Amino acid sequence: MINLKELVEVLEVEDTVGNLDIDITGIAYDSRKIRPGELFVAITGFEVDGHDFINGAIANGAQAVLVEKDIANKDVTTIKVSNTRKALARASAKFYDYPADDLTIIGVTGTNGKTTTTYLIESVLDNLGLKTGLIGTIKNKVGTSIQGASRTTPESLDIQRFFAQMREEGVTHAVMEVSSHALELGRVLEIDFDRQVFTNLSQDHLDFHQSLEDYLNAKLKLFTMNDKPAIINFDDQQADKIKEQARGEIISYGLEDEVDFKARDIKIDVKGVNYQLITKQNKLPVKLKLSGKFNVYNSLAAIATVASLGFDLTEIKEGIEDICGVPGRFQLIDQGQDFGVIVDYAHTPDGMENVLKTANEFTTGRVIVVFGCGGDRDRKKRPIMGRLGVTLADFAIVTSDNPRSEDPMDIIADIMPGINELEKKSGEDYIVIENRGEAINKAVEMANADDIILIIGKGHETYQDLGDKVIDFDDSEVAREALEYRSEE
Ligand SMILES: CC(=O)N[C@H]1[C@@H](OP(=O)(O)OP(=O)(O)OC[C@H]2O[C@@H](n3ccc(=O)[nH]c3=O)[C@H](O)[C@@H]2O)O[C@H](CO)[C@@H](O)[C@@H]1O[C@H](C)C(=O)N[C@@H](C)C(=O)N[C@H](CCC(=O)O)C(=O)O
Ligand SMILES: Nc1ncnc2c1ncn2[C@@H]1O[C@H](COP(=O)(O)OP(=O)(O)OP(=O)(O)O)[C@@H](O)[C@H]1O
Ligand SMILES: N[C@H](CCC[C@H](N)C(=O)O)C(=O)O
Ligand SMILES: [Mg+2]
Repeated sequence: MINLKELVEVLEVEDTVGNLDIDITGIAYDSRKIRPGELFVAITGFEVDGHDFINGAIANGAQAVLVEKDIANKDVTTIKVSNTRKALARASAKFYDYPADDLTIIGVTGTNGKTTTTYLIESVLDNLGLKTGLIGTIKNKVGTSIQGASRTTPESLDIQRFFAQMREEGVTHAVMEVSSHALELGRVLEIDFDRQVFTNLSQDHLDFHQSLEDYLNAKLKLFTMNDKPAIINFDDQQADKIKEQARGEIISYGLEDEVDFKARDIKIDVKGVNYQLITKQNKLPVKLKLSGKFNVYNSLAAIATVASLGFDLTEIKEGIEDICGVPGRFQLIDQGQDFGVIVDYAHTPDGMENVLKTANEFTTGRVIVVFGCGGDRDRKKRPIMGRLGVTLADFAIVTSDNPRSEDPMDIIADIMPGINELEKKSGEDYIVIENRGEAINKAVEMANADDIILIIGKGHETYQDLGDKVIDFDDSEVAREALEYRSEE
């Protein structure tokens, strides 16, 4: 509960109507979630306009509204600001009494590797005996409770509520994924990140950002918010731009340059990676139970971040070696079959290239890839992923991945130019099976000894979004069933 007058003090108010000396019991940005006594924040959306739902919010008991447009309804206390998304972040932080100030907060951004890196950091901190929180694509861990995640970075109000719950439960360290959408839409305003981590930048989300440059500029925002240390992948092409913008100490990691945290003598197999970790003071062998060169980067980012907080490197190493995997990230499905099956969340050209190259490195048989592209998302990546599918795998099965409001065959039609330009033959190099379950079954049915099947794009997801309905669907479960069926034949 907070007095509205006090809440309004943190906003740049343009105009107010009605009594401000009232107590607000909560805040909501969705009229359908308003409870009596709350403040409704109207957001001008991409789909609809929150200002159109003010009457609904009032009917549900809103006693005040925060707007960025002039509205006709004067029956309720109204506060006008220039940008309600930003005001929502400010009001939420104030409402929950700035919980972020009592937590050490680590923000991880980049096109790929955010979920993996946050999981690694969180596990290492847990292993050190600290009480941690986690916000990201797979789950939100707020103290003892786990809450399902619908987006990578939640809305500002929800983040602040999670932080408040964490503080209440005695959490000291919160690790969170920070998406470019979140940076662009002000979801992480008012968070004074203690560490800012950059994994990499490659093509994605060109449906939302105008260009790759705009996408990079959104990511850069994380590094200009304060002057706390930034942990940067120096091998990434955009590292210089991040370095230029970062206002605090720079801690570097990578394989190539003179960096603070470096990996040497990398040995990769299907179950994991071994490497020598080299820092200015130390040289330690690391045995990671996660496979792929990209996970060397993710682990370096995690080690550098936790070390920068002052923890002992040997203990950090032990923590990182204990981690058995991240759900849906290069996850092996092993039912004793004589070929490999891997479920992975690669859904960008760069992610796809990485996992396919990794699979190629340790298979003596064929690589069979099952993939599609998400509907209502970046269309430009579709032909690129098509080309990668047929060039980096021996056989590609093109299928659906969350078609959302689009016709699945239209999405596949966008993938095909990347395949056709290489004059690949249907049946020989690839096939199209729109139904994802059938596509996975086909891959399992056709695999020979020593082949590797890579089922990519959905990782941990347990649903398929078909637009008019969302059905239960889990790549790893479908693969297990297909393997069982094959073994009974
Ligand atoms: C493009 C984008 O990020 N959109 C987000 C944005 O939606 P929007 O502004 O278009 O909202 P809208 O649906 O037009 O509605 C406008 C307002 O009216 C409200 N409303 C709506 C209906 C109603 O009856 N009453 C009502 O009050 C809505 O709650 C909203 O506040 O604000 C909404 C409220 O916070 C988000 O739910 C929505 O996320 C949508 C679902 C989404 O799919 N976002 C994805 C693209 C996303 O954010 N992805 C990133 C990146 C992941 C990655 O890195 O790979 C992520 O962080 O997850
Ligand atoms: N450091 C990395 N560099 C390139 N590709 C990576 C890296 N880490 C993971 N990947 C690939 O990208 C996929 C997604 O990884 P992860 O979930 O960790 O990324 P993310 O940034 O959280 O993605 P999202 O934006 O969808 O939340 C993995 O399944 C793997 O195929
Ligand atoms: N965070 C990403 C996840 C994509 C996962 C893929 N399965 C899809 O649905 O496109 C996005 O929302 O663009
Ligand atoms: Mg993620």
